[in-house]
Amino acid sequence: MNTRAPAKLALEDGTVYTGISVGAAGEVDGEVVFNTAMTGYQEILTDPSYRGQIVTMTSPEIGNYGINDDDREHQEPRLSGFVIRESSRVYSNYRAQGGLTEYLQKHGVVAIAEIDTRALVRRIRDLGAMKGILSTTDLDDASLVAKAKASPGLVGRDLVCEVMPKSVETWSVRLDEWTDASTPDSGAHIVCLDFGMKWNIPRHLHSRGNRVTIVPGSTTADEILGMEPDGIFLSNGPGDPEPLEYAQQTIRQLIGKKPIFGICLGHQLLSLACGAKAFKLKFGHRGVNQPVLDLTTGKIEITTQNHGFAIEQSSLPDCLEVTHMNLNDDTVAGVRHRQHDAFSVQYHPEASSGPHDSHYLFDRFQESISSQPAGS
Ligand SMILES: NC(=O)CC[C@H](N)C(=O)O
Repeated sequence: MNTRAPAKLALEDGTVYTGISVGAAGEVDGEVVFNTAMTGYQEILTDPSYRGQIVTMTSPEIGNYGINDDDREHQEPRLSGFVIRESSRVYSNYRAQGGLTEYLQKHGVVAIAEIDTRALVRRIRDLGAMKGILSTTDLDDASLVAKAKASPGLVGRDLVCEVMPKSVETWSVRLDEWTDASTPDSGAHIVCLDFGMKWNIPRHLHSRGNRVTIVPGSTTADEILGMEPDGIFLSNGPGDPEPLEYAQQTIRQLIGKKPIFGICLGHQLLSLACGAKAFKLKFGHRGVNQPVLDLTTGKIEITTQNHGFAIEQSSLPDCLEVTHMNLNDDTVAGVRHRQHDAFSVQYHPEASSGPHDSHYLFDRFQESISSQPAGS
């Protein structure tokens, strides 16, 4: 394939950026967002929460440590498109098994490089996340802008149904040798409600000695309780939490039955299930240096985040208490149920930006599982 083939990114506000294709040929639409991490492009490409989004990396050179099989957060890339300033001409890392551009091409990811990503990010910051279209096949500006405007966007859509698993699976992979605590079996059974779960979450849960079962996000409360879990995990996932009423209903029925822990979309769904409201952030939080205050301990942790929606603090019902705050913009970063064993965070403790700052949340979940009365 000619890696110098032209590509264009058009926004719904009429802006068009011209660059070169560094991925598959084709055309995709999506919400154009940005991530400020310097590393982690492989985790970003494979995080199912990016479904429906065209992700721009603010770091100017991407691809320099290649791609490997171990750092995947899912089998395949699930995002709509990828935007970078420059694709590294070489990759160098002892764990690398291939290069970024060949990976993008092989997996059908439409990607553009050599555009002014700083100008694009400033526009998104000023005007908010926008619908856009990324194409190597149609290079007509007016046509592209019209398609960007006509694209569905992600508000009000159920994108979870596009990325959740179809069947029940048992998870058997632990964290790698750098991070694995190698805890002996706890004997506990955790059922994960998968809305597009990042794989480092079940790696963490299994490394703590738990038996981990993954079920589709559409599984009912009765089916979940029938599996006799000791704890229930609510995963991250793509898009708007409001239309996912089936998941909110299930969670409502599970609260108080078994300890619950939710991450990101799981946090939003737990909050909505209790009666809170979500709102759309102007351009979201996506990166690896978001400071969060744990109100329980007074400690500040450096967190990995990827979300475009958040829970409205003023909408929280009496049964929910705020446990964590995002210090960049004072949005809610975590909640806990006042009467029942259920808590959640808006960020990603399974990731390692801190690098270990947020792993204690898995320990809190483990403690709430092991402190259940026997036979409950
Ligand atoms: N990573 C996630 O789970 C994202 C949650 C939700 N889709 C949002 O954008 O806010």
